[in-house]
Amino acid sequence: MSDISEFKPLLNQSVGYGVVVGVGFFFAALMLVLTFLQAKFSKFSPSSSEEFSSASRSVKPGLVCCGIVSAWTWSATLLQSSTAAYTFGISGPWWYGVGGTIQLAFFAMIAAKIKMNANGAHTFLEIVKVRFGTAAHLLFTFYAFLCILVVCGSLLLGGAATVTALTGMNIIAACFLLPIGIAVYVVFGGLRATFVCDWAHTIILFIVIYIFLARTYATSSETGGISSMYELLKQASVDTPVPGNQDGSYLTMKSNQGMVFGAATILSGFSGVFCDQGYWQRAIASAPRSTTKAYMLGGLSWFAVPWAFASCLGMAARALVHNPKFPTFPNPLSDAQTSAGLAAPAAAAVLMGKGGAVAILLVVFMAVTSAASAELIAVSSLFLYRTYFRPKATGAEIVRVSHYFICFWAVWMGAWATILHKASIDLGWLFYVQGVVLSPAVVPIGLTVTWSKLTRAGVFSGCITGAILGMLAWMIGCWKIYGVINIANLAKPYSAVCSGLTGLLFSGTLTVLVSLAKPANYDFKGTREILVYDSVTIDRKASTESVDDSNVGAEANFTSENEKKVGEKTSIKEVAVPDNASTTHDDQAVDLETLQRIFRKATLYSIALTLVVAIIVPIPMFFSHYVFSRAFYTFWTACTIIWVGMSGLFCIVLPLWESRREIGVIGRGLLMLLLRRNIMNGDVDKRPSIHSESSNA
Ligand SMILES: NC(N)=O
Repeated sequence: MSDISEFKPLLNQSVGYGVVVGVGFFFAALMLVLTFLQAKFSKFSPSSSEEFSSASRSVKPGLVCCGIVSAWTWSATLLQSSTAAYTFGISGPWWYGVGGTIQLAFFAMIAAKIKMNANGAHTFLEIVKVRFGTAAHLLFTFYAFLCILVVCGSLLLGGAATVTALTGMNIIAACFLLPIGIAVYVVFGGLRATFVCDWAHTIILFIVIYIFLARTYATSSETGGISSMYELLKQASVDTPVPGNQDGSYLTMKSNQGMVFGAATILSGFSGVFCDQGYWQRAIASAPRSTTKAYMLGGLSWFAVPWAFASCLGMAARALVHNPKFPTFPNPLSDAQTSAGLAAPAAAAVLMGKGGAVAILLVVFMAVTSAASAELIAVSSLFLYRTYFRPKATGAEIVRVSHYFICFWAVWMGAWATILHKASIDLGWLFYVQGVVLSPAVVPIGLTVTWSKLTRAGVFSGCITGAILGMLAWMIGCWKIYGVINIANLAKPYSAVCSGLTGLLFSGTLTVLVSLAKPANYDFKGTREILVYDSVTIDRKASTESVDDSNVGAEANFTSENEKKVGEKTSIKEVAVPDNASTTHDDQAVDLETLQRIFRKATLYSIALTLVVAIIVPIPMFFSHYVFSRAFYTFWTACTIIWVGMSGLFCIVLPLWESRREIGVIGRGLLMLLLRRNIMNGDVDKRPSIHSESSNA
């Protein structure tokens, strides 16, 4: 009998097409409704380019936190973390969580600095251009697009592999259809509506995680609850011991593979956050007082997603590998199936049959759509139209070109994922290689907005030398450790860590040393003077319903005529950010002293969080070679459940709570609209003319 079995699809192909196309278009319709409500009831015009790409810098912390969790929950977050748990046990989900969380914590510091030093910027590339000129701008543009390519590839390959494995849908069709529905809703909605869709995605994500937790640890007869799962995992350690783990056990943090995986994940996470415009965009989009808080909450909340999900499904896949319902029974997953991220789908299939397959399909689809929507909107803001082609482009023109570019990128994303698939590159490969190719840019990018002594020479020497040394370390490490340099070995953990660590450390050290040799004394005046493109608000009709300090007011005085006026007749209304304030909105102005305080708080928080999750918890467990007892496994599992419960609360309830007044205003506005419609059905329309209001505005 062959050692490799096909992964038997549990669902019909039509379910795959239904989810990929149907759910995508459902969100497009939802986006249309949201955009209508925004145009009708909010003071922010959806057609403004500031609004499209930066949500007018006004999003509140709960929604930004939710957006961060949503954008940072990739298919890899669910699938690769579960693969790690399946392959080398309980340390995998923990290290995956660490590898994504501490970067978000560090980015909280960067976010405070953006508000201080470049609050008018839309992209980190703009900051680079103002500070270091065109050559540095082009260098970082290369890294920004490379990052988006890697992320998009990984999202689509992970998503498409899961849809194909569970439904038998053609993988190329999945690669192309997945981004198209997403592009439709991003084009309709822009960044603010994307945030609201992120919230809807996050609800589904958490609900599905809660269902899997309940099923695995409480109600499944396959696992038999936590205690029986512990026994199954102990048996798995005897049947298939893990090389490098204490006693070959899946229930120990003493895992050499886990440690290397942790290092690779941290490296890949730093690259994924610092080089990805999506994270800068969320920092830019949030209201100044909220930015740092949002990133702190986002990091803490996100940690539980891979930790809880993979501790549950990844470990369940290992525990249930000999169950006759396992999709590749009687064989375990092959290396290719494991690397494609099929451990979690396999566990879901055993635990819940077709229902589990649908749930995993939905959750992976949500992860792909929310992260891909963030990437699409990010890539559209990176497009260099205004920088190099039409410096005087109006806001509306920028929005229009962004729409075209999003459509182009959605098709290109599908083609790119197909190319990668044909080249036998999968989710696991991209996950490890991400840190390899991007880590040399991390420190120079981070320091550009935070360090006044940084010089252009420091940036170039760090980036370029770091990249060359990183590549050399990659090849030499792969050759020395695995014997031969080939595609598969280049994406093995030790090769990736050799390269990523070399790239990050050398680029960081060189960037700092070369800068200190002849330090700059940059006052950030230039970057603080970066201008927003156009006026972001639309006039509101005076109304008793108006909420002075909220983003949502009464019915907006917004018509297609006045949209046209903003778009075509008015040249860009550039608004300089005052030196002593951090924002273009008076009601949100925050002084530099407050931002310094926020920055210090963020620094303390990131250091404390890093110490706890990367050192204080895992390292003593590693060096003590502790193998979990049944009681400790139960405690550990309880912690995952409580943490993910809290994360759900932050991401789902907090945005609702902080926007309760706006929701009330929209609700009342809709009610008024309906009532007025009913009255208008009589013969006299008492409303003032919208046109005359426009001209008064
Ligand atoms: N977003 C990540 N690293 O899963």
